Amino acid sequence: MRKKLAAGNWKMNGTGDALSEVVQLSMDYMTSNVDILICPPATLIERMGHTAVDSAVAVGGQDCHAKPSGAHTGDISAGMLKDAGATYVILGHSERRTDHGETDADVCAKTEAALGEGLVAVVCVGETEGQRDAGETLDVIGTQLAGSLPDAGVSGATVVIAYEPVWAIGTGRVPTLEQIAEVHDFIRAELVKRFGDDGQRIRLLYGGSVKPGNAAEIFATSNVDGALVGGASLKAADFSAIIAALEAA
Ligand SMILES: O=C(CO)COP(=O)(O)O
Repeated sequence: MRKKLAAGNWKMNGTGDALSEVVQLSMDYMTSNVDILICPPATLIERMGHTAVDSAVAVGGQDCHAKPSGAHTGDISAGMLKDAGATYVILGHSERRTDHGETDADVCAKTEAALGEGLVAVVCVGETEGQRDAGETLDVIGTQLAGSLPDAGVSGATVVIAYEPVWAIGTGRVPTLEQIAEVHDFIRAELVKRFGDDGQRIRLLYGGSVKPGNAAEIFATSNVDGALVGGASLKAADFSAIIAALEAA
């Protein structure tokens, strides 16, 4: 049985004022059967880590470096995230792959670093619109999945996969439920092929324009164990409604 996960990716948004909303969320969902994760900008991780201590809300980073320390101006290591109170880290988000040229090999190295520090890695995969139109979606996802995950240390307790079609991020466009099911079933099969029973236990999140209005039907879709939410996670009311939909699913 996979525990559901509602994850918020704040991207480059949010200031200290947003912390009070997280506290509210944690009080509302103290007894929930849903894991809740917020990945704020790096500047807020330490404060949020303290705020969310003993609450139902976990804190995560949005990226980490593959190395533990060194001359890498502007970067943050997995150990630093952990030191600040993070227990998760998002890796290989399409915005990192596009803005910073991250390859599957880079994502794999970062995943190894995260697992080495005991952080849960939320590894993102997803096709562009051009790739979908060309009928390449499953090939692209399969290649990203194979290249972004290391051979060792991957289990339901250490890794989460987020399927985020690039064309659905921040656009208000969402794949059909059939398209989501096709990709999630494919990811599940690939994980089981490579990791056996552990592949059954890895949680699969859908991400891309998840809103209160479409959350319930997405959560009822095959092999969807939760969501990685961008814009709607910045509004406590919307994120709460998404969590409630996941609880009810
Ligand atoms: O990229 C996303 C989460 O990582 C999704 O963003 P939106 O929910 O804003 O489309």
